[in-house]
Order: sequence, then C-alpha cells, then structure tokens
Amino acid sequence: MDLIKKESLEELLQPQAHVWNHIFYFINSMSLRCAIQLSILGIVHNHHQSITLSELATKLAFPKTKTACLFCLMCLLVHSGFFAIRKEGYVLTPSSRLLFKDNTMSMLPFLQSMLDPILVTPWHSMSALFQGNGLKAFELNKNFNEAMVSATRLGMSVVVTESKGVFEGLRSLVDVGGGIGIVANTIAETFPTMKCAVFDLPHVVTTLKVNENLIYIAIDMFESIPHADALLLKVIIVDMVVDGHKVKHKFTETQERTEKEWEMLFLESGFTHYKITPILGLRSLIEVYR
Ligand SMILES: C[S@@+](CC[C@H](N)C(=O)[O-])C[C@H]1O[C@@H](n2cnc3c(N)ncnc32)[C@H](O)[C@@H]1O
Repeated sequence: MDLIKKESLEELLQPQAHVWNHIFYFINSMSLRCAIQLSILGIVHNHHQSITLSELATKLAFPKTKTACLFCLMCLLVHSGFFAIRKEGYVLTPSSRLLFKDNTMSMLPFLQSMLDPILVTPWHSMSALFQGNGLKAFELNKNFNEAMVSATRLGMSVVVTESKGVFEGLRSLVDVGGGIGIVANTIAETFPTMKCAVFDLPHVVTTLKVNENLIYIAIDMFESIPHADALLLKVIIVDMVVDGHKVKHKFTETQERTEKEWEMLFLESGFTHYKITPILGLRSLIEVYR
C-alpha cells in the first residue's frame, strides 16, 4: 500500500497494463489452439476468398448466441497475426499457413504437442522445480518426436539453402541427439555423397528405416560419440548444463548464454575458433572448429 502512495494514479496505468498483459499472455496460445480445434483455419482456407463473421459462424454451425464470442476470438487472432482482414472478411496469413497439416513445413504437430495439457499442466508446478520436486512434471510426452520434426523442418530448409557451404566437402556427419532424423535426412538428401548417421536413444531410433547414406544408431551420447568430419547438435546444448568439465543432460536445468559465454565454453573445451550465423529467426547456426 505504501509503495502505491508514492506514485500518481496516472503513473500506475502503464504498469497495470503491463501486469494485465502478463496475466493474460496465455490467451494468445489458447485461442490459437482453439481455432485449430474448431478447424477455423481450414474453413477460411476452403472458402477461397475472404470469409465474413456470419459466414464463418454458419460454417461452424454455431448458434447465433455464440457469434459475439466468435468475433472476440477472431479479433484476437487478427491482432496476433494469424488472420488478416480483407474486404470485410478474414483471410489466412503466412503464420496460419504454417499450421496446415499438409504443408511440408507444418508446425501443427509442434503446436499440438506443446499446447497439449500434458505439457502445459506442468507449468503450474514451475515453482516446484526450484523447490526440487518438479522434475517428473517436465517429462516429455509421446508426441515429442513428431513435434520436434515440425519445429525443425523449416529451419533445416533454410540452413541447407542459405548456408549450404557449411556442409560442402564433408565426407561424414553425425547428428547427435538427432531425434527421428529430420535434420540428417535433409542433409543426406542435399549431399548424397555424405555418409550421415543419427545418434539417439534406443526408444527413439530403433524402428527407423535407414537409406542409402543415412543410418540410425541407438546409443547414449554420454557413453560414446563416433568420429566424423562433423558432429551436429541441434537443440541439444540448450538442454545441458556444464558442471565443471562434465556436461550433464538435465532437461529442466537449461540456461541461456551470451556470445561471450559461448566463446568461453568453446575455447575452454579445446576448440580453436567459432562462427555464429543468425539465419534462423530466433535461432542461429553455430560452427565450432578444432
Ligand atoms: C530437443 S530434442 C532435439 C532433436 C533434434 N536434434 C531436433 O532438433 O529436431 C533432443 C533429442 O536428444 C535425445 N537425447 C536425449 N538424451 C540423449 C542421450 N543421452 N543420448 C542420445 N540422445 C539423447 C532425445 O531423445 C531427443 O531426440
């Protein structure tokens, strides 16, 4: 109460809006999930031209009483960039097009998995993580591998197009913790003479089919990593903590590093130089050389 008295009421409006935003952030994700569950994206797509609110309500077979709610949902999704307004109706945007199952770059499985209650519910126990009893809550669900594929496909297409030179001349490559192989597959297809291998845990890779220049090896990366011209780790180091000189994998103890901290990590680990290429939106391609 004392703290509030020191500021004028007007000065509190901006902080109040800030707090509101943080309370209601989850509505963005949940609204998007709702639109997917109601097949709104598909309906807009199949309409082949902009679709009005009442046309959409009719196609959804909603009773009239729900039109106002639908309007609110669509306003929010327009605001967050998943629909745009054209000629008084809704149309898709590049972001919503990424959420179609048939799109080869589809992020739909990633969305469905990350926003599944199995993965969302544990966030309610986030404080338990700090108190030492929340690890189990962050265990991955069975859709995780599929989710990783959909999160990876677009990025890999960018990598092998924009940064093809990084892989040129390599005779062999091992994708460490490569999941079900979407990254290695993309590289193996782009460079047919390169021998590629995916290393991952037995429950992830044992049933996967090999092809001409791509094999899967079930192994724990902390037990052994083979020799190859290049080792690739995608979304792996973020899942590790460095404890002295020992790297431990702990999904729930991730940490972010500045470039300076990355540099220290690389040099202290015996690498001589590195290059960071920020080509992946939120992520970068980092090359590290011995
Ligand atoms: C975040 S996923 C990244 C998958 C893939 N690199 C990608 O970007 O799509 C982490 C992967 O590491 C694998 N993994 C975790 N611990 C491992 C271990 N000790 N040895 C080998 N793979 C492991 C998991 O099974 C999972 O497929």
